Amino acid sequence: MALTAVIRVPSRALLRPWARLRDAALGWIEPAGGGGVEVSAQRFASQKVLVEPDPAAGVAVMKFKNPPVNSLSLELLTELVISLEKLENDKTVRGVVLTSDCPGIFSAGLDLTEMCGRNPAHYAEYWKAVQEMWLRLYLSNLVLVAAINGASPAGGCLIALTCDYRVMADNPKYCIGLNETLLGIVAPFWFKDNLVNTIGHRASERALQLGLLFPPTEALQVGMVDKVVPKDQVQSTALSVLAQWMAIPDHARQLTKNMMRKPTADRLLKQRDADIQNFVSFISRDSIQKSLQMYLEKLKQKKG
Ligand SMILES: CCCCCCCC/C=C\C=C\CC(=O)SCCNC(=O)CCNC(=O)[C@H](O)C(C)(C)COP(=O)(O)OP(=O)(O)OC[C@H]1O[C@@H](n2cnc3c(N)ncnc32)[C@H](O)[C@@H]1OP(=O)(O)O
Repeated sequence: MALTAVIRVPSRALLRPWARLRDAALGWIEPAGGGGVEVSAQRFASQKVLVEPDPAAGVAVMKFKNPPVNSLSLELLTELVISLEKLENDKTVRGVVLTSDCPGIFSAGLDLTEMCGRNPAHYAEYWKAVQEMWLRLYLSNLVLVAAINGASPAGGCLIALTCDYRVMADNPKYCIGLNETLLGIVAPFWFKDNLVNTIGHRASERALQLGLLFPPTEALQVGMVDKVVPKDQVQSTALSVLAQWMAIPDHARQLTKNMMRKPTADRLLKQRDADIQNFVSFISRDSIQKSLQMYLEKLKQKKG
């Protein structure tokens, strides 16, 4: 990856403690005596989220890299939010393409191992990170375009739904949708709200109850994605779309985006703690744990 951009990072001594954790997560190293440090964008490539900035174009490509299936582990979610925050604060970047570095998979959704056999404190921490990811993406001031280059179930679909535009590869094996009911679980209300805002109420009702996973052409028909192109054109198409959206003055576009999305985000913001409590008590139920265990087993047996 050839990256040349230079980013100025203040001395760690001046940062709050969480920022030190962030630096560690991103692998930034401050030289001894440090009074601020210049880091190359290559350092910006953390372990599970790769960010490739193109300052001349004012865009960046963010790639999820959590093999084999880009499941949304706590670590990946944390890195995603940190990377996004960094891009939001970078005046040279106005738009981002979200895509995957794992062949054939955009994201397998929430990491089932984070929701199985753990304790309530872990579930609460995990759910807070999922909420944070959604809120940051959904309310981002940047233009976000999803380049869906593989399967995109559940939480993977949610990430795509937060974007302003979705381009999907035309491989019929790649499916996208909120399939939670197939796992014996329920899509949270804010997943549902995001879907309804994208494809409408009736289509969402059907898709959510049946846990539908749509192949690309059907996803296009129902409005879950905006464009289907051959796999090798997904990223270039996403970048072209980004350029079109970036032709609109930022302030007007951002205010409009906020006007459209804020009421939906506010529904969660007003009850974040209650939503965490609901999740913890729901996921801790024996019956739900059994369903998730069985689903994981089925995924593993599929291979053998
Ligand atoms: C009363 C109201 C209360 C409301 C409370 C709200 C509660 C909501 C709770 C949760 C919401 C969850 C949303 C989610 O995102 S759940 C995750 C849903 N994801 C899926 O269903 C996708 C499952 N995976 C697949 O379908 C496939 O893996 C696929 C992505 C299509 C890739 O297929 P393939 O390439 O063939 O890879 P494998 O299936 O062989 O998988 C490789 C290994 O990866 C493991 N794996 C797969 N998915 C996950 C995952 N999501 N989390 C963790 N691990 C995953 C799989 O087991 C294989 O592991 P191993 O190599 O050890 O066998």
